[in-house]
Amino acid sequence: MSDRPPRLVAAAAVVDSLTRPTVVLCARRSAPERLAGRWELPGGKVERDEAPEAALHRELAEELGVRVRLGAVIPAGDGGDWPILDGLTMRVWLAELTSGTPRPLQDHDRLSWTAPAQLPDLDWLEPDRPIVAALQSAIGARV
Ligand SMILES: Nc1nc2c([nH]c(=O)n2[C@H]2C[C@H](O)[C@@H](COP(=O)(O)OP(=O)(O)OP(=O)(O)O)O2)c(=O)[nH]1
Repeated sequence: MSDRPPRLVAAAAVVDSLTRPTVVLCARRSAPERLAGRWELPGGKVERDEAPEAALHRELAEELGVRVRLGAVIPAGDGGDWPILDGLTMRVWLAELTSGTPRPLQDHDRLSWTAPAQLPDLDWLEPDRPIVAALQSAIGARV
């Protein structure tokens, strides 16, 4: 029995192709105000009694209007999930689109397909910086 709020965020690094990725879909937050203008990976909190993958599919449909196929998880340095804002942790999957064209339907005001070399130029939420670095390595290794 627990009333604890959800602690895990499920997010996607949506790439143009899981086998030959060249760009990543980045999203700029429009809400809440304290996070507005910062870039992130689309996703959201895993609800209680919800599988993390199911939460991610739900969030990507709500936020971007797309369906995806999930690839590998990008692990943190310790092999686990990434520490992010508000005491939360985040699990990040590579993903590719299976239907829909991404649009900023909810919580975002801009989307950008960005090449790995340009990823650090975006004004990321601070905890995402090491994730972006890991993403650059993961994508670089597949190019
Ligand atoms: N989606 C996402 N959230 C991130 C990233 N980096 C990071 O620190 N966060 C933080 C910001 C928020 O504190 C939290 C995600 O909350 P959210 O507002 O996207 O979750 P949600 O859609 O489920 O929203 P809600 O139910 O709380 O309204 O994780 C990231 O790259 N993507």
